[in-house]
Amino acid sequence: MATPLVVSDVAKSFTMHLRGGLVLPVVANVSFAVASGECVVLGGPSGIGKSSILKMLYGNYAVDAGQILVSHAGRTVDVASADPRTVLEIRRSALGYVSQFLRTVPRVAALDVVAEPLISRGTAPEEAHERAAELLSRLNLPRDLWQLPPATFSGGEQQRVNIARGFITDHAVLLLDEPTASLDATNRRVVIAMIEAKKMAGVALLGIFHDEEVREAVADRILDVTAFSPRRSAA
Ligand SMILES: Nc1ncnc2c1ncn2[C@@H]1O[C@H](COP(=O)(O)OP(=O)(O)OP(=O)(O)O)[C@@H](O)[C@H]1O
Repeated sequence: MATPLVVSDVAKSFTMHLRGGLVLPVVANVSFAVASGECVVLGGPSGIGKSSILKMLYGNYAVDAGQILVSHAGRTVDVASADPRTVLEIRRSALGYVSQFLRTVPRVAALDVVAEPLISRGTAPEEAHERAAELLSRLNLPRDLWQLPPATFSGGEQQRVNIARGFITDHAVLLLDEPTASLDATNRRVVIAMIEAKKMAGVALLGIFHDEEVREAVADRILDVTAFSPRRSAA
C-alpha cells in the first residue's frame, strides 16, 4: 500500500505587497512522510511555520517549490501542483482537515454541518445524520444545540462541531490544527480516544497540539519544524 502522505522539498515564503514586496521566508526543504496508522505531530516554537505547513498540505496556501503527494484508492495526487477542482476532489475523498476554528455557515444546524461531508460523498442523509448524532453525543454536545446553527456556540462547542465534522469521514489522511485548544479535560480525552481509533483504522494523521498531555498521548513521532526554518541560524 502506498504511503498516504509524502511531502518532499516543500518551500514557502510570503511576499508582503503592502511592505514594498518584502519577502518573508517561512520554511524550506520540508520533507517527511506519514504512514498509515501513524500520528505525526509538528513541533517547534510559535511562528516557526507549523500552521503554514498544514495549510499548504490542505491546498489553502500555494507552495513555492516541492511536492505534496496524497495517495488514495490506488492513485496519487500532488496537491502542490493540482488544479483547484482536483484539490476539492481530493479533499472530498482522501484529505480531511480540522481547523482551529469552525467556519460557520449561517442558518445551517450543527447536525447538518457535521453530516454534510458524508452526504457529499453519497451517504444517505438519514445514515449521515445518525452518524453525526453519535459523534456529537460522544463529544458531549448538549442535544438541544444540535438543531441550532453553531454561530452563537461557545468556542469549545464550536470546536467540538468542527472535530465531529472532520472525523465523520474515513479519509486516508487527516490534518489536525490544535483540535483540542478550547476543550476541557473530559472532551480532550474523548478526542484522544477518537485519534486512537483513527490510527487503528489505518488513517495517517498529522497534527499540531500545544497541549502536552494530548501530544504525549497521540504522537508516534514529533517533527521539529525548526529544522525546516531558513531563519533558524539568524535566531
Ligand atoms: N498569510 C500570511 N501572510 C504573511 N505571513 C504569514 C501568513 N501566515 C503566516 N505567516 C507568517 O509565517 C510565519 C509562520 O506562521 P505559522 O502560523 O505557520 O506559525 P506556527 O508555527 O503555526 O505558529 P503558532 O504556534 O504561534 O501558531 C510567521 O512569521 C507568520 O507571521
